[in-house]
Amino acid sequence: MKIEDYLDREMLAIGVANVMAGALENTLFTHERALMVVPGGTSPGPIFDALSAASVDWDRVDVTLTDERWVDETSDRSNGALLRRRLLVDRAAAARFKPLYRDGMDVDAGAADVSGDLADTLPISVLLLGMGADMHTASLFPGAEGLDAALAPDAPVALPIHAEGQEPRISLSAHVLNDAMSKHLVIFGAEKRAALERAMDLTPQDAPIAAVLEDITVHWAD
Ligand SMILES: O=C1O[C@H](COP(=O)(O)O)[C@@H](O)[C@H](O)[C@H]1O
Repeated sequence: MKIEDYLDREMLAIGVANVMAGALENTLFTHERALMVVPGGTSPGPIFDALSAASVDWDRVDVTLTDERWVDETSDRSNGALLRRRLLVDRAAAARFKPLYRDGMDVDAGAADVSGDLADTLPISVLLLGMGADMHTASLFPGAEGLDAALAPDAPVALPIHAEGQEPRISLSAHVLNDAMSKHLVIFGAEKRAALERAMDLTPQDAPIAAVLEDITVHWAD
């Protein structure tokens, strides 16, 4: 694990967008298409703003999410809606978005459908993860129903997750995230930095972020 510290969040957003755009270009140099996987939540918006303007061959890029709340895109809880507003605009509007939410399906049927849909596009070329102060990443929450299945080495691509106090969710499984060719984690503030340091001594059951830290670059600003 490598940690990059930035002077402030704006510098981080520009820096991470550049790194991701470079990793996409590297993939597209040797592959017909690239798969970029990004988080939702509150942290990545400014990175998306910068990345959407990057000069990348976007029409050869598939984009999906690390996880999704099981709500449709009219909800302000929808990670997919965030992507459409902040990432899939400007030059990046030419990318092909593969949403994780399935209208009219419950989360179990939806996860099976997503697993089939994404199987042919793997491995992930470029991955950006977020993390909560509770050490969850994607929708892999400590203590959640579905966490053990999502941590299994033979887990399907995507699984339903039920965490206390949360709407049902769908998450990519730990091995799919961990196998990404270029892996990045964005965290802000002292609380999350301390949580990440604690996670390194914990099991993925207690600190799910620990399952995906192999060869990752952590991007941090206060
Ligand atoms: O619920 C979620 O939380 C994590 C962390 O979000 P943040 O708001 O603390 O940045 C996020 O990575 C994940 O995609 C999202 O669904």
